[in-house]
Amino acid sequence: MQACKIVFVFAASGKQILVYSFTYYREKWQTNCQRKSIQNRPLDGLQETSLGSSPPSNSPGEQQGKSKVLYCGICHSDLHMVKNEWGVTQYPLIPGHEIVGVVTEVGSKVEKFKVGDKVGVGCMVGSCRSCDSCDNNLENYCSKMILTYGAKYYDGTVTYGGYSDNMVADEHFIVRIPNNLPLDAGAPLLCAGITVYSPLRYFGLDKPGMHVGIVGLGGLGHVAVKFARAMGVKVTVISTSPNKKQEALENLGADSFLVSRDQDQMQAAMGTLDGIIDTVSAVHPLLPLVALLKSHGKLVLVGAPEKPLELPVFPLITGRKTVGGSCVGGIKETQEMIDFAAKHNITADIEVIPMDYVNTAMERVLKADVRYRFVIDVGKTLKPDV
Ligand SMILES: NC(=O)c1ccc[n+]([C@@H]2O[C@H](COP(=O)([O-])OP(=O)(O)OC[C@H]3O[C@@H](n4cnc5c(N)ncnc54)[C@H](O)[C@@H]3O)[C@@H](O)[C@H]2O)c1
Ligand SMILES: [Zn+2]
Ligand SMILES: [Zn+2]
Repeated sequence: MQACKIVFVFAASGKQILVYSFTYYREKWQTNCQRKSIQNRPLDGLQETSLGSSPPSNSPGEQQGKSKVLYCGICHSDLHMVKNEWGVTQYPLIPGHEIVGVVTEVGSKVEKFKVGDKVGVGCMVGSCRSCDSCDNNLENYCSKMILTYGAKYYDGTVTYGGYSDNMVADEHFIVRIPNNLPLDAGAPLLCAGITVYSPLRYFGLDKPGMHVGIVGLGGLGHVAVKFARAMGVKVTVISTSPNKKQEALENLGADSFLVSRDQDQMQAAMGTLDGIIDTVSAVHPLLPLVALLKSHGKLVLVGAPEKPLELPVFPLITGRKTVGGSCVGGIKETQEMIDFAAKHNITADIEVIPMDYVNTAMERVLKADVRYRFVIDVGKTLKPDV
């Protein structure tokens, strides 16, 4: 692939800039370069902070700022989106919602951050800020929540994600990264981390001594093991891959490991779990998981397969069991999760890659051939040359 500059022109205020983007279109990644006229975005009273190196002639407005994107994780949702598996994708698409960087400029009304701060942006960059969900720090459940990429921003433009070297977001949707948290291995916490931390807390599966199952040992699953262990919870990993057992027990600190295809193991573990966080990205049977729960146990789905799952009702009724779902987490809780991770030294296990490896990385994510998250080294591999 030729050298490319990946620019996120979310709220750029320059007149004419060159926009290079790395996009997935018609089954392949393409490098585009076009000269674009960027109008000032109406800010509606929002203060904006940007992430990313400045494109030429892109000077920030008074409520805007800039910083440099350094790393972006590759979430399986990026893969669902580039393949339009959820039927909502609009091309061209610039994915990425596990973004970390360093602030290089802030607008005059930005209060939360200053130049040099290490910051992160996760799955959302906007919400209505006035509904019940927003008032309760649950912007992630706001009906007007704006996803970090592939969504319509307030002014109707499409949001672009963190496979970029330049990004702008409202400061409300930016979190602080503590100094002791490594930026590369910390990036996946912005989506994978909060997606598993939030349901552990909300569904009350965070009490020391509880026994929780984590299904699917991928990007989400492996950090779920680490968070649950740090909360004092006993963790059983449930996986289709017996070859992950040793790592799960020795490296990730899980207490036990079940191979989901092994009927004897699953039978022996029936009725032992207070709750399960299910991170599996593809269609899979729920009955064996419901069977693992104690009476009143909770199965929480966070994986988002493209097709519906079959829900067995009788085992739910007879054990008063709950099946629920959870979507990332609010900004306040995301900051709490990041601070918790920094305190307990929780980071993702990552493979750092250059941007031009992203095609191969996507193929490997599909095959679950990564331990356990790819993180794009945006800062080093993108050398702006416009
Ligand atoms: N709810 C949310 O807010 C939220 C946030 C982020 C990601 N997600 C979704 O969570 C899912 C997991 O994301 P990830 O980044 O951890 O993905 P990943 O690819 O890193 O991990 C998925 C895991 O599921 C396993 N798996 C795949 N197919 C399976 C099957 N048929 N049976 C059993 N196990 C199987 C894989 O081996 C892998 O370990 C994706 O669907 C993603 O879109 C949801
Ligand atoms: Zn994600
Ligand atoms: Zn709202």
